[in-house]
Amino acid sequence: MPSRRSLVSVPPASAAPDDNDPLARERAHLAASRAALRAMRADAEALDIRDVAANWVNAEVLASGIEARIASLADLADAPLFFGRLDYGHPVGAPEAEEDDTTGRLFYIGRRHVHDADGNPMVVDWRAPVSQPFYRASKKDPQDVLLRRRFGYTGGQLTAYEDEHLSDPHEAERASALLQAEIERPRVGPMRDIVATIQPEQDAIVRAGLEGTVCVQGAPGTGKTAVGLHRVAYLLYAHRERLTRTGVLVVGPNDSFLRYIQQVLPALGEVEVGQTTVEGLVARPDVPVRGTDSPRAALVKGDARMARVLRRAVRAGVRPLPDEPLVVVRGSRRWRVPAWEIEELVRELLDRDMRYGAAREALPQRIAHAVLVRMEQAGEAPDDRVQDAVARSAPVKAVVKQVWPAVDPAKLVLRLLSDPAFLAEHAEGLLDEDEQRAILWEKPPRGVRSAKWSPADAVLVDEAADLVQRTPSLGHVVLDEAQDLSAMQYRAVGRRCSTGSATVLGDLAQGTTPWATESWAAALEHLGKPQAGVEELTEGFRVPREVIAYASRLLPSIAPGLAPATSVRESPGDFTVRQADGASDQEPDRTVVAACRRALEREGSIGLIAADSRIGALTAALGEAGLPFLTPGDETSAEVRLTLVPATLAKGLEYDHVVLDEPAAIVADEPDERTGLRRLYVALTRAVSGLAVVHARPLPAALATGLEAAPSTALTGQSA
Ligand SMILES: Nc1ncnc2c1ncn2[C@@H]1O[C@H](COP(=O)(O)OP(=O)(O)OP(=O)(O)O)[C@@H](O)[C@H]1O
Repeated sequence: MPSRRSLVSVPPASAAPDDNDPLARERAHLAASRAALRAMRADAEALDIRDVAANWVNAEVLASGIEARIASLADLADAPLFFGRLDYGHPVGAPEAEEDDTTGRLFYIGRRHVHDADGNPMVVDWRAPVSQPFYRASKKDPQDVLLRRRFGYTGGQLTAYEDEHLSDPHEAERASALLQAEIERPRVGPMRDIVATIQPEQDAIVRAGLEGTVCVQGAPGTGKTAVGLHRVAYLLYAHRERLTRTGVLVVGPNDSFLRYIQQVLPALGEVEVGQTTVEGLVARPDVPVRGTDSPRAALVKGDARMARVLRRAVRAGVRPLPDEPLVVVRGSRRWRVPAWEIEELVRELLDRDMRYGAAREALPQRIAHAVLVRMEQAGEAPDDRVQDAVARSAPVKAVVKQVWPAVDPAKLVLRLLSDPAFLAEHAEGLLDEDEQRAILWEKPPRGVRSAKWSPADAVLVDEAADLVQRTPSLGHVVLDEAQDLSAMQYRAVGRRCSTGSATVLGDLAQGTTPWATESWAAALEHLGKPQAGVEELTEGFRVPREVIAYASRLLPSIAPGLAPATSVRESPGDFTVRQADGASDQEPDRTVVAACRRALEREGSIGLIAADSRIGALTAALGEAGLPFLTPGDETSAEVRLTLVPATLAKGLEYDHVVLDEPAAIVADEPDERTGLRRLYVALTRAVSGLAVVHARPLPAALATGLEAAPSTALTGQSA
């Protein structure tokens, strides 16, 4: 039986519309949908809010809402209005429709909802429940879908479609050519949305409920970042009101990465989502980060035991009372509360495990209540106002100041890191002497402002601040490249979703910090979400087969438990390893420049990835050769497609062709070999179409092993 699945391509729209020509009909629907979208926009622009807005404040709020709506109704030239169609066997949500009627049975799936003048849907949002089978239905489980149609566009024109008859038992299951074309497409510029081609296992994560936290372990290029961003868009659609109130935040590894991903959500119509780094998350004006830590110090500062040290130190702010009663004067009478009774109130608050600041705010009322009890016993009838007045009276304030003084989080951490006795007192039994020494400042700063705070210090201050005053929680946080966070950083992120949920994305094999997490269970525990399930993605959409096989040689050394990724890309990849003549100083750089020139002969973006310590030499070599280049996160243009990428900034990024300079230097730049090999693994897995490794020094042993099994192109073994 011949397959009925077909990919039809026809010449552009000039062909006359013909009723028997499905593509012409689809183009007519596209034109009608465009017109409907224009009408929706015109309606929004014509809205007169003068009658409905009671005052100018209301009017301002309404106007800005309408402006956002008008902007969201723009017909984006490079984002087709729909990319798929579903024909259901039965009407969905419109049971009264006739069997032969398409009402309620036929849906066009696109980035946004479009309806005609009568309110009938022309295009439904990809996030709507009715769209879900577009991503999930299969021959095994057609979900009442008779036909799934994917559309192909060239230069904004609808030029192809591809059909799957899911309920036809005779039709063979085959890979989608349009999906394959999308995956093989050369990369340029920043990350794009994948809304037309989300895969079933990805969709399950995208549409997971808001209540639970999801953790995704995935090899390089399996779509973790893409899935996280689409999940944000989905959650905002499904829980718009709640999340608009509580907020959603995307946390990524660095600013270059954030620039690379920043256009995905706006392209999906979501412009209000914050994107930041962990450093940005904990940033405070009183703790400017200007310093760095030794790996050893950072390791201790990032350890979860620090949370307990800080907790002790903050609570140690509570001091014993001198043995004198509190005396409050009201009119002609004096009321006394003995010291032991105040001490009891203090102990009660300490036992209740409240935030230090909240307990401090509660204490005056507790003391005032004790005074009121005495007044009542003496036959007075004081009301709440009297209690408030007593709570605010000078003697009560003085007692509170003495027994429960305000704690400034930055000053507290400063003291811990500069006063050995203070640290020893609170770290006893938690940090050994060596560890305490490692985190103490050699030269204690004079004050908070002049201290050279490191990123790890800022996280400590953030923890201390939360012990004093609860950090407000957002509705949802997406945490990307999560494997690199320390326990204390997880806690900082966890505080920001304590009453919400999180999507945690990462790859244990790509952990390149000395404190990188060893297991997701531990990470989720620190995040405060120990119940979260861990999903795994293994289908790679970025890295070609031969390149991922080469990079995977490192897995036994860097993450023995993890399975290598597969590659869904058909092209095996253009992969070479060249040995430059290391005898002359300039030769290796010249070989790298030549490799860049060769890569530039093809289309797409080029990333030259090198050890940070090699960036200076390569900058000079590229300059000498007259090759202009960008820095990571800059947008590529037709004129400049080459980016010089320090290995420490490569994470999360991708380039069509990668030229990888001197693997041994990338490894040597890191404090230990395992971290070095992990950094190399990250660098090796950035390529979409081709990878050229250039080395003068011997390759790291873990990479060199099994070289004989590599393709012959990998064994060129000569200077270019
Ligand atoms: N379903 C899909 N259809 C088309 N392209 C996809 C799909 N899923 C992922 N991709 C593409 O594959 C590439 C890699 O995706 P992404 O960067 O999200 O992977 P990752 O798992 O976060 O990788 P890394 O671990 O290296 O950070 C991107 O170009 C992305 O657009």
